[in-house]
Amino acid sequence: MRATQGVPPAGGPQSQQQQQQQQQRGANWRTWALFNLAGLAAAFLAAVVLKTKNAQDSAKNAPMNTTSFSPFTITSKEQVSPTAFVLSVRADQGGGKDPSLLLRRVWEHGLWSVEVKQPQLQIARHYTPLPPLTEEEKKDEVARGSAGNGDSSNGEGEELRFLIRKVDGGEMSTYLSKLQVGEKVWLRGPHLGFDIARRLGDTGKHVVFLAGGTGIAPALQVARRVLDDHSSRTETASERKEEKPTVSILWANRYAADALGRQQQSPQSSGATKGRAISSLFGGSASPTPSDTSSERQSQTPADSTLALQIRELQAKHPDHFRISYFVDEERHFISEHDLRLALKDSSSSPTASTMCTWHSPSQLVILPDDNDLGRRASPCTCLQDGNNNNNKSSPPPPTAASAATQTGAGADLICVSGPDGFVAAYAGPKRWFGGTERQGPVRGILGEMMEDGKFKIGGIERNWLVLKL
Ligand SMILES: Cc1cc2nc3c(=O)[nH]c(=O)nc-3n(C[C@H](O)[C@H](O)[C@H](O)COP(=O)(O)OP(=O)(O)OC[C@H]3O[C@@H](n4cnc5c(N)ncnc54)[C@H](O)[C@@H]3O)c2cc1C
Repeated sequence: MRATQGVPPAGGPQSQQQQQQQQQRGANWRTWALFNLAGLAAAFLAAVVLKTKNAQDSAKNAPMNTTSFSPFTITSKEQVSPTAFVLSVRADQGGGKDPSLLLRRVWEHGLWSVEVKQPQLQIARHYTPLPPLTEEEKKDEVARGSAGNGDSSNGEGEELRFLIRKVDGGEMSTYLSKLQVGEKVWLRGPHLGFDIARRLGDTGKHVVFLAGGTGIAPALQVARRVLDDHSSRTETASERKEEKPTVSILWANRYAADALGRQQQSPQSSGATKGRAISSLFGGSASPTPSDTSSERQSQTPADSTLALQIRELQAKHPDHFRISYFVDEERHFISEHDLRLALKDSSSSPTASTMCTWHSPSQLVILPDDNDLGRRASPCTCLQDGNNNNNKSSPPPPTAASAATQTGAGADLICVSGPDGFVAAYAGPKRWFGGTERQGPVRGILGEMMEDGKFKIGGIERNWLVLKL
């Protein structure tokens, strides 16, 4: 009984008051919780907005990088043929880091591209920077008024130039063709490709480059890396002549107007040079093809683009080591097996590579997961190790990166094929998708037909040629 003393009976006036108080407390608590939740949500929203803004600001100021797009401004635009133009762009500084140092390093690497973004459709496509203009070429550019705002003091770092073909119905190339000097483009990269110098190694002495259309851009990157860099590193003129590799470009275009840098022959010489045979592309008794730039009896086309001048300057600078031959579909002049055999005739006597060598073995190339040789920098060249251990059945210990760097006497000559997918497939076979990555795949097409038992045999002798599909 005591226990119930003082407890009002249920349903009494005091009990109702308590219920009301409890309801009031509950309502207060809900209001308090809602208020706090709203506060938290507002703070979260503000943080997200601030972070996005910071990310946008830092992207605006970020130096060129492989994860986000950085702003560049168009400094000049030069129409070089009815369908192709050269676009020059310069990184916006905007408080961000100057990309000059990065660009200098990628030019040292050799082969590289960047992605360009179409902001409305949010699509991106790869484009290949042309080698920077030399001082002479820059003066020419300014003199001819194609230097845009006239401040293209690009050196090796700051300005990037692209040869772009406007493709019928092409989203990105049409968008780029409409942009004008002063407008912005967004670039992501650099994306590095094959390390040409390391693949040539010590014994590789020849690069044969089959370029279709704008595929000339990577060909010029390779020429710059192999010829210009070599010249700047070696001592004497005789040493330069002796050791410098040769670069032979076979450039195919649909229309004559796109064969930039090709010099027209004078009428009296054209009859004498109807024959297509050249005994050797470098040295030897070469009799030039109708579109061979080496002929002395040639006259310059009147309107020369900076790209044409750049090609001619390479020729003048490296007369014994650089050759470009032109092939034009509308003239019914295509790169034939015969042309390829002539180009490959100049192979060096590279010993056959170890089948396990990442750098010089054709069979390893077929299964590489990507073209980025920088990622494989630590992989050693195993050619000489295998050669030295031919009689030793037990596997040799893996060489260190240091021993690989000092290894001499290994290498390969290179055949690079670059251009639209159909062009690459016709000459070297298509690249293959495997496990979500695009791989080199086996050599097929015209080059594949020229191989015997998977090897290039020229004059009955096996030669170590690596076919790189770009
Ligand atoms: C590593 C790399 C580097 C490249 N470098 C350059 C470069 O320096 N300059 C350059 O102009 N392009 C370059 N390209 C090609 C470029 O990325 C685009 O594919 C090209 O500009 C077409 O894009 P688009 O959006 O205009 O055409 P899309 O809208 O993608 O294609 C439209 C149609 O055109 C066809 N097509 C696409 N490209 C070509 C072509 N080249 N010839 C004929 N038909 C084509 C397509 O099959 C399709 O039917 C490079 C590609 C790669 C992978």
